Amino acid sequence: MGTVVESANQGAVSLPTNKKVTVIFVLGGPGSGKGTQCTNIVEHFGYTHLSAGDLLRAEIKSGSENGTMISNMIKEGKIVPSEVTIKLLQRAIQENGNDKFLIDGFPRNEENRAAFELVTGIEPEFVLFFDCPEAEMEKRLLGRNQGREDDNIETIRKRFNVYMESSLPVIEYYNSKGKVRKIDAVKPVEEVFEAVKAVFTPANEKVAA
Ligand SMILES: Nc1ncnc2c1ncn2[C@@H]1O[C@H](COP(=O)(O)OP(=O)(O)OP(=O)(O)O)[C@@H](O)[C@H]1O
Ligand SMILES: Nc1ccn([C@@H]2O[C@H](COP(=O)(O)O)[C@@H](O)[C@H]2O)c(=O)n1
Repeated sequence: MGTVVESANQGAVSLPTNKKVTVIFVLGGPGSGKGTQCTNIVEHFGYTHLSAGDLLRAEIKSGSENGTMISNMIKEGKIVPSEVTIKLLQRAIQENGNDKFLIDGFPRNEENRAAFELVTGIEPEFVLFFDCPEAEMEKRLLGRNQGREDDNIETIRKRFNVYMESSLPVIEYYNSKGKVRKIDAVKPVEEVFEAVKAVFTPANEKVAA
């Protein structure tokens, strides 16, 4: 089931009339493995991966007028105002020929969630939730080694607080609507992907073990 997104582009980036898109939100704590598994899903199931964090980091690099503000928010583990992130997501959807998207790391709070729905008219097909204990996430982030300014213990703790206070309630909201597909993300990458595959494979295509 797709969603028509012709309706509500209120002054932001217009989406092509009648473009129907399927959106899956990919949520979970920092370092739970969202990006890693999105890469696998893209390869196997033909989705386009849009990471809100990557789009914000690219916006900083582009020399945008919002760059300094975004950079400061990321260093503090804070959530960037929704209108900024939503414009980037809308543009990425518009510019892409695909019609099915994994939106990774968004919505991060209630404001993100409500504003995205209002502006785009898009409701997610479902929410893929990577559930991982904090100690494991901390270990992974400290070992990630990608030069990210927010992968230091001070910012990691702030990101965990924001996750608990602002992002978990969004997951609970979608859970109350029956939309959450929860994955045990503490296992090795390959085992986590087996669980992910089961979510994406239609019931009539599943082979009995
Ligand atoms: N199942 C796993 N077991 C062990 N390490 C993993 C697993 N999944 C991912 N990793 C590693 O943990 C680190 C964080 O993974 P990844 O970047 O996918 O997380 P993320 O949820 O996208 O993080 P963030 O929200 O901070 O962007 C990476 O170095 C990745 O290689
Ligand atoms: N919806 C979002 C997503 C991310 N941010 C900011 O980017 C940081 C890194 O995000 P990752 O998903 O790549 O870990 C995050 O800590 C926020 O500062 C945001 O503001 N809004």
